[in-house]
Amino acid sequence: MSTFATPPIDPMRITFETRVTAPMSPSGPVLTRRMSDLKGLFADTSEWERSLAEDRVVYEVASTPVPEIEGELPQSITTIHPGTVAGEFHMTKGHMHTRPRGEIYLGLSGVGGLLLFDGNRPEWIPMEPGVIGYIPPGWAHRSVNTGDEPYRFLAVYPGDSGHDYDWVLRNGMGYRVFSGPAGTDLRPF
Ligand SMILES: O=P(O)(O)OC[C@H]1O[C@](O)(CO)[C@@H](O)[C@@H]1O
Repeated sequence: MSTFATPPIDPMRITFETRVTAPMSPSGPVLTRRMSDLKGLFADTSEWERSLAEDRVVYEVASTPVPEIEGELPQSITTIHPGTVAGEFHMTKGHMHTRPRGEIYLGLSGVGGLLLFDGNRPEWIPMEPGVIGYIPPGWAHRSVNTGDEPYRFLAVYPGDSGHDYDWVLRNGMGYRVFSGPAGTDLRPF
């Protein structure tokens, strides 16, 4: 017989549309991040400030009702809308887990990339439907839409991972990801 520190979550069947922004079913919290939520992250601060007049949605994170607590494995689908700020692709804020926890991403639609940084070495994993990106413990991670349609991916992570956003503001992410003449252009941070 299992014992639980919190009320147990029942096994569940979760459905979602792979190509459109729609809630998962059953659905949990939905997070919407606009340009104004991405302060201090894009290289061209003036262009970022100009974008605030419109304050467009950059990405949305739709979660299932699995709580972010030890032992659970929450899931979410992130949709990053296409676009750039002075050539720098739309991206998530990026964070380091506050505990040494890994995470798995699965590309669902569109194209993008998973940028990882351990404080010394950046890594870039190109993502597309059918690609699994593995984030080992101790690597900050950010997702980037490098295409011209929404980029969507599933994330599965230990519920007690935690999100440290200040780490990224202090340390950067190793690379910045720009749209270049030959496609994706990774520039030193
Ligand atoms: O927390 P950020 O950096 O805004 O990005 C959201 C990402 O974090 C997660 O919530 C969990 O790592 C992902 O589902 C999502 O892509």
